Amino acid sequence: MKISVLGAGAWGTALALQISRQHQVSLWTRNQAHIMDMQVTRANLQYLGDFTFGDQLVVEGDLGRALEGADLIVSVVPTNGFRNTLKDIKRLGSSAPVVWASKGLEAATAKLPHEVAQDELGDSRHWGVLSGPSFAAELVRGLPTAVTLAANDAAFAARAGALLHGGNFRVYTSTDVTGVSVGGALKNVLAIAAGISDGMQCGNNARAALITRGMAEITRFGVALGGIKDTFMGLTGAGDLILTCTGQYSRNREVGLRLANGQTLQEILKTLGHVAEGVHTAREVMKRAHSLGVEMPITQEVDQVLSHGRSPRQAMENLLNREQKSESL
Ligand SMILES: NC(=O)C1=CN([C@@H]2O[C@H](COP(=O)(O)OP(=O)(O)OC[C@H]3O[C@@H](n4cnc5c(N)ncnc54)[C@H](O)[C@@H]3O)[C@@H](O)[C@H]2O)C=CC1
Ligand SMILES: O=C(CO)COP(=O)(O)O
Repeated sequence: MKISVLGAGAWGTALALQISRQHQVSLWTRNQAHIMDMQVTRANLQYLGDFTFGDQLVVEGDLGRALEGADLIVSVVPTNGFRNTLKDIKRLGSSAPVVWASKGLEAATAKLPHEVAQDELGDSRHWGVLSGPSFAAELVRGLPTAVTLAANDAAFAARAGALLHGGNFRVYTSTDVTGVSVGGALKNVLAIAAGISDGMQCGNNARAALITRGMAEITRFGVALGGIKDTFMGLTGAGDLILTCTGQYSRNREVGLRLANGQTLQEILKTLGHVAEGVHTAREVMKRAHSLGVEMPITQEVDQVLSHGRSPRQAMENLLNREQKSESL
């Protein structure tokens, strides 16, 4: 089988390395200097570190050639590049099924990646989302990792999942595309909240409270969009939320830590070196939450800190001063 991986950041490259243990992989990214660097070093030193590419992994500078003969396309560009990536795939005439790993809401439209896929691909081919608790830095070291591949078509989810599954990488399947997409996107916002709390030395109790009350608001939002409640207790919900809110590799959590330590968002984004999807996603989630009539108090405070100049301390106080209520509401 030939699998094309589009996007050579940390996650695209870790996935490409993993998949190339079982299949031919062509890895493409839009930056030609980065392509040349990877072709020479046979590693992705800029985004992932010194992990050598095997013979089954070809770094391809031409997108048309990367897609030629692909049995499956795996798109791992940030959410804001996903629509154009799909447009390019269509323009170049590839009809292979598409699986993506982007975790966010598209800036300005507030759409989830599967809604972007619906816009661009419709029902003209199979597509699905790969998500779950999976730091690139751990998968690339061959550490055990379990994720979920969700697609509307259960048979396609099973086929694509079986292609990627193997060794240290367990791929479960699901048909709840909405639930899986919501969990992956919104945990990034909650990770910023957890980072802020940890950066303010608020303690373990506060982090656990943010994770569980975060779960409650992610579930409310996801169910309002048609996701299945149980999905939010699974790998792509609770699993990824716990990982990202506690793990030392999370870029979103790092944004929160640095905000709490007094850095400006501009300074942080200039030096982070990677995408932190929660930053623009917080704003987009709030737009949709308003139109759905769903209460998202933690996301709202994160959005206020990121985009409206609220201090982390004020945001924490606002959450603590909310009215007392039943836990189930
Ligand atoms: N890093 C991780 O452990 C995981 C990341 N993800 C998700 O995968 C996606 C990619 O993340 P990473 O690879 O970690 O990011 P990264 O920041 O390490 O690399 C981003 C890559 O995308 C390229 N890029 C940036 N903007 C683009 C655009 N508009 N169009 C096309 N390419 C563009 C960059 O040149 C770079 O190659 C994100 O949505 C992220 O949430 C999912 C699971 C794990
Ligand atoms: O999605 C991730 C792990 O599943 C990575 O999270 P960060 O983007 O916060 O590093």
